[in-house]
Formats: sequence, C-alpha cells, structure tokens
Amino acid sequence: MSRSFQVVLKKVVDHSYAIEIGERLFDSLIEDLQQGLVPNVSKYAIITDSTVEPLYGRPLLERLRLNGLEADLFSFPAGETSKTRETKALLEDQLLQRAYGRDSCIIAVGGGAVTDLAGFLAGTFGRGVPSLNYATTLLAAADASVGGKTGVNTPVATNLIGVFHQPRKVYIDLAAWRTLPAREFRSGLAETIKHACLGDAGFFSDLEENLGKVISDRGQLVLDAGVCERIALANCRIKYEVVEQDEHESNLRQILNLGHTAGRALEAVSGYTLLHGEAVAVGLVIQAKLGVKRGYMTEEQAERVIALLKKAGLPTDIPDQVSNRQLMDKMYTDKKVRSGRIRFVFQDGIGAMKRFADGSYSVPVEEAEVMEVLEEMRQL
Ligand SMILES: NC(=O)c1ccc[n+]([C@@H]2O[C@H](COP(=O)([O-])OP(=O)(O)OC[C@H]3O[C@@H](n4cnc5c(N)ncnc54)[C@H](O)[C@@H]3O)[C@@H](O)[C@H]2O)c1
Ligand SMILES: O=C(O)C(=O)C[C@@H](O)[C@H](O)[C@H](O)COP(=O)(O)O
Ligand SMILES: [Zn+2]
Repeated sequence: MSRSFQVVLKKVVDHSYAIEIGERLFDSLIEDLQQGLVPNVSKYAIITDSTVEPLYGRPLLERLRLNGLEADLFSFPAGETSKTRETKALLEDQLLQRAYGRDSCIIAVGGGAVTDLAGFLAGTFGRGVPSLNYATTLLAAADASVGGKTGVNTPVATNLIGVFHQPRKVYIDLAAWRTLPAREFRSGLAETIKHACLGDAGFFSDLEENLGKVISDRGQLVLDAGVCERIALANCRIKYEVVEQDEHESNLRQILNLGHTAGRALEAVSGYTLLHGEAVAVGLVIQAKLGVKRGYMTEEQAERVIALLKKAGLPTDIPDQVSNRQLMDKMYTDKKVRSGRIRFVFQDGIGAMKRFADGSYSVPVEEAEVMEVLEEMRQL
C-alpha cells in the first residue's frame, strides 16, 4: 500500500524591477543600495570582464568602498569564448575564497557576456543570490540585461546551460556607448532591428530615418543623444512587454528569438568569429527570405529589413567558410526544437509576429525548405 501527499507551494514571488536609462549611473546605484533596494546584503561582488574592468568596474568598486559598502571585483578575460562553465566555476571559487555567502549581491558590469555569466552565477550561488545589471554595451542595454535569461555556452552550442534569474534592477549607462568599438555597437543594432521587426513598425521607420544619427555610413559612431535614448527606451519597452507576459518562454517569448534559429547556429559554427549581433543579422535575413516564400512578408518588406541591416553596417550573407550543412546541423541545438524538428518564428510583415493556427508563435520548418533559402543566398 502506498500513501501520497500533496506539497502545496502557493508562494507568489514578485520579480518586478526597474530599468533606469541615463548617463553615468553610479550615484543612482549607490543611492539605491543605501536605500535598501536589495535587503539583507553585507557584501557586493562586482563581476566584469578584462576590458570593462578599468573603464567601469574599478571606478564603481572605488565608489562603493568610498560610500562604506563592502565590495570586491572579480574579472574574467573579455569575449564570448569566456562565457563558459569553466569561467563560472573559477569565479565561484574566487567568491568562496573571499567568504562570499548567501548575504552577497552580484553586480554585473559590462555587456551581454558579463550579464549572462554573472546572472547565471547569481542564480545558482548559494542556491540563488540577488543581482543587479549595469549594462555598458548597446547589446546589453537593448536586450541581454533585461528579461532574466542567463547562461553559458558549451562546446556544442551557445547558451545551452543556464537559469532564469531576474535582476533586482537594470542600469543602462548611455555614456558607456561612447567607449564602445563601432563593431560592438553595430552588433547591438542587430538586436535593435530585431525588436523593431517583431514589435514596432514605427520604431522600424524611425531607425530607417535616423540610424545615420548614431552611426555614419563609414561606420563611425555619431551617437546623437536623443536618438540613443529613443533606441534604449524602445528596445527595453518592446522586450519587457513580452517578458512580462511569458517570463519562462512557454510561447510568446519565443518571438524574442527572431533571427536566432539560424543566428545562434551561425555564431557557434563561425567559432565565434562572428559577434552575436552579426550572426543574428544573417539569421534575420534567412528568416525574412523564408517568410517571403511562405507568404508572411512581401519581397519589399524583406528588402527593407535587409537594407536596414546593411545601413547599420551588419553582414547579410552567410560567410564562405561556413557550409550550409554545418549551419543546418547546428540549428538542431536550438531550444525551440520539438520532436527533432527545427522551428522558426516569423515576422508578420514589419512590426508584428506570426501566430500559427495552434496558437504557437513558432512553427516547424522542413530542412529542404531552409536549405533552398541557404542555397539561394549563396548564389546572390
Ligand atoms: N540574456 C539575453 O537575453 C541575451 C540577449 C542578447 C544577447 N545575449 C548574449 O549577450 C552576449 C553579447 O553581448 P555583448 O555584445 O554586449 O557582448 P560582450 O559582453 O562580450 O561585450 C562585447 C565587447 O565589448 C567590450 N565592452 C563592453 N562594454 C564596453 C564599453 N562600454 N566600452 C568598451 N568596450 C566595452 C567587452 O569587453 C567585450 O569585449 C552574447 O553572449 C549573447 O548570447 C543575451
Ligand atoms: O530574451 C530572449 O528570450 C531572447 O531570446 C533574446 C535573444 O536575443 C538572446 O540572444 C537569447 O539569449 C537567446 O536565447 P536562446 O535561448 O535562444 O539561447
Ligand atoms: Zn540575441
């Protein structure tokens, strides 16, 4: 005879948090901490990378200490290839050696690689400690710092191991964009164009008209303050409105993966020689071309997407050194794969996403159909 019991867990946890957009937000962050934004914390661990460390990490550390807050800085080599379980383990050991425990708060200072890695660490350290994101790249401001997806890459593919762990607040420092290499800024523009494609036709037109005010035709950063602020605001709004409705990506949140079925496959197959946004740009093109064939977009709409990506100085072709077969095979590591079938999310024209008859925002696509588009792109 067996007996069974019900474990009732009705706790509703409010994960709401603020996003602050402005220039040089250290004062604001320190004021937040002093006013108890994150309660019951005795030590702050800044996690950053080797490039961001001297620019923003150390200056923040000094400011925290000057204000009587106990803090240390932990850094790892900059770049996507550091976003691994090994780096996470090294950082965890360093934190443990410095007696960081459950009364710690992690402050991620940097781009998306830092917020992904530090957020994952925060989500598992001591079974979960609070974290803050201080975004220093456009890509982190536009996308990675918001929404609580955290994780690391593995030799098989990107972001395969991670947790959902929402930050307690996100700080978007627009002044930090001024020290960004132009290529990194362009990478952030890819996620920006993605957001416009999936959620806001007006923002898409704004970008078509005003992109030249943030980046010149010759690829130099212009960074008009008004346009930068609009870009940050629009990105965050489009992203959080989706995350608010489907935090754990049971359906709607899949739309934020626009361009990523092929994009993240390409990023891995390129051996990370393509930046995340560069790979997503090519993924957006593949999605648009498939969408035209399926009747979800007109040729003209797809051309507008491709033209905007080009205007941003982003790649729109599959690199020669990557074969269609390699790219196709890697797409099977996508988290949207179900019953061994690759799924895509598609634009419904510009500024909206296709929802399918079964209510899902993603749909299975046969290999032959994807291959046809990949082959056509090689011939252009
Ligand atoms: N979690 C999510 O929702 C999400 C969304 C999109 C992308 N991502 C992830 O984000 C990562 C890409 O983000 P990223 O492009 O910000 O990468 P990144 O963190 O590697 O930053 C890019 C480069 O810029 C440098 N850098 C950062 N800020 C700087 C500054 N202000 N001045 C000068 N240099 C600076 C960094 O040291 C790094 O070399 C990828 O790992 C991707 O998978 C996550
Ligand atoms: O926040 C989301 O949801 C996204 O899909 C945003 C993407 O831009 C981001 O690259 C994300 O990390 C991709 O997630 P993955 O689960 O496809 O690896
Ligand atoms: Zn992305």
